[in-house]
Amino acid sequence: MGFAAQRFNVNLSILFTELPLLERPAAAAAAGFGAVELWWPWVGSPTPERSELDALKKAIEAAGVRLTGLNFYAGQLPGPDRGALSIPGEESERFRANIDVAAGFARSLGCTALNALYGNRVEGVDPAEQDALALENLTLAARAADEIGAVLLIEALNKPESPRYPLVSAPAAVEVVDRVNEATGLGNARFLMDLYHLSMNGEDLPSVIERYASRTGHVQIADNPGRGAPGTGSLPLADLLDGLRKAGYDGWVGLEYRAGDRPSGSAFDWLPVEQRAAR
Ligand SMILES: O=C(O)C(=O)CO
Repeated sequence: MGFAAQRFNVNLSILFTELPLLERPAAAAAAGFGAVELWWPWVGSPTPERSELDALKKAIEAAGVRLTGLNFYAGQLPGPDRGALSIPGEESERFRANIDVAAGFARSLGCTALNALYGNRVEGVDPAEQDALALENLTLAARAADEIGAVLLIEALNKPESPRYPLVSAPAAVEVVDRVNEATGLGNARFLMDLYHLSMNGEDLPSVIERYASRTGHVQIADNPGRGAPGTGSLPLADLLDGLRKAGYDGWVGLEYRAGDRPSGSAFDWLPVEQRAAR
């Protein structure tokens, strides 16, 4: 099966970033893709002007691509932050203010997956206090996602690059997924299985796949080392995606890798054009 059996979408917050935001959807379409995903695009603003939301919606629609995933506001990302929802005070408030805006934007484009990054540990704050706040905020986010028919994704990052992020293993993220589902009774919280982050953590990927594929709502890939395109590192990504398929995962696979020195449009030679057009 290899890559042929998957539905791929392009992450426009890491690929095509040499272009202004509003030009990226068309660039993805020109490279043959039918679907895209985004981190929250307005890094400094959880509640951007209506005109900014409308302009991005128009750019996505005009490009003829589908938005299949969107991150909630997550602070300065990429940057020092890794989410806002477990940070007491202003950041938590900003996350809350963003929930309906992000869900509304997702709904307006038929996007049914919202990713909520947990946030870093804060020096001097009790981790238990941060976890209690996180559960409250994730509960609100799960309800908002449910109202638009979406899943709420919870992602494990990697410890070397995110040393203060507490969810740095598949079991740690899945435990939060379970807690949110218990709190809401909705069952729409799902694991975001990012194979790059998990491999950076030294996890046994085939066994993570076997164990958690059924609770996975989205998959992201990059090769390791280097966070580049498949084939630039040593991860057996075709085999791993085969394993996911066999384990019953049939959702989207997000291409969340860096193009390196070349233009993003030339970073897809590993994927035949006819396998890029899923929508
Ligand atoms: O920050 C990252 O690396 C992410 O994967 C965010 O979704």
